[in-house]
Amino acid sequence: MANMTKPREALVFPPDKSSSIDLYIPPSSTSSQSTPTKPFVTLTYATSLDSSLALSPGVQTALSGPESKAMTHHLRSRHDAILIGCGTAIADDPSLNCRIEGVGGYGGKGLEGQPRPIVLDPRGRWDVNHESKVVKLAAEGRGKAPWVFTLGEVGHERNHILEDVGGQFVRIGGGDVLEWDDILRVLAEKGLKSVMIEGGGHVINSLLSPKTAHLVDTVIITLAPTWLGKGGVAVIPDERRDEQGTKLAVGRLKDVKWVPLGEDVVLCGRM
Ligand SMILES: NC(=O)C1=CN([C@@H]2O[C@H](COP(=O)(O)OP(=O)(O)OC[C@H]3O[C@@H](n4cnc5c(N)ncnc54)[C@H](OP(=O)(O)O)[C@@H]3O)[C@@H](O)[C@H]2O)C=CC1
Ligand SMILES: Nc1nc(O)c(N)c(N[C@@H]2O[C@H](COP(=O)(O)O)[C@@H](O)[C@H]2O)n1
Repeated sequence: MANMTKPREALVFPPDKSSSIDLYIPPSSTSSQSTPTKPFVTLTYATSLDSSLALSPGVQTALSGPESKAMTHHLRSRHDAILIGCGTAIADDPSLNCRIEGVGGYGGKGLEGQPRPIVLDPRGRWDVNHESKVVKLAAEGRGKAPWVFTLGEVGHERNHILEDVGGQFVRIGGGDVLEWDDILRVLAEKGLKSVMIEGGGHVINSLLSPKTAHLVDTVIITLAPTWLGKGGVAVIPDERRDEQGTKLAVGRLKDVKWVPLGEDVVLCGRM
């Protein structure tokens, strides 16, 4: 019964904190808020006071404190999928699993509560291999294996590495870029009813662009009390203008709630 013991790194997010956050996320993986062509989309990331995700491109930067980190893992337990761009996969070698006490691999059964990692890698830049954390965790039964969305063919070797642990490369679209409509449609077709989009900068800025921002249902942002300075990986979507060329705000959240968590504050809102 090895997986019934609480592993040292299991996290706990207390129910009194989760009650505020839970109003913004799907009640369960059987959420009725998804549609046949789009899962429920939560955009969630940690940012500095100067809107940076990281000190520099390619540098992993810890912004969340322990309480908000546990909140992120609570979100991971409540979504069917977690999505990042290949820039993040290359920079961070992330685990992309859920380490909340009681989920599969962390005291719970099978892979219950583990999200499916999705990596957008149109040109096969991420050198996924046996040493990649997400692959190792899948092999150990502590997370699901990733699905990598690409535009073209990838080599047999990388295909085998993913397939051996239950992952796959998924070729989508016919153009030069992975379009958000296609990405979300494929997730819905594969039966995933909710996805949390974590980053990084290019992925968030493209999703928040005026043409696609409406695809986001909920936003949950951890604001850490620090400035990272110029040269960081910034969240600044493209500007929006009306037909006369007058600049408008890209978007404004509704139904906003600020939840203090340790030294951070978590902003929840609906698009
Ligand atoms: N603080 C936080 O919460 C988080 C921080 N980060 C940090 O962000 C940094 C990485 O960000 P960044 O370098 O911008 O990389 P991203 O993770 O945003 O990946 C960008 C790449 O994803 C590919 N891609 C595929 N489809 C799309 C699409 N529709 N829109 C945008 N990109 C797409 C492109 O690959 P191609 O160029 O091959 O076409 C693009 O270059 C790291 O330092 C990481 O630590 C990341 C996540 C969360
Ligand atoms: N919520 C949050 N806070 C931070 O301070 C971060 N740097 C990130 N980064 C995201 O989390 C991924 C790492 O996750 P694992 O612990 O390896 O599972 C990283 O790749 C970013 O997506 N997030």
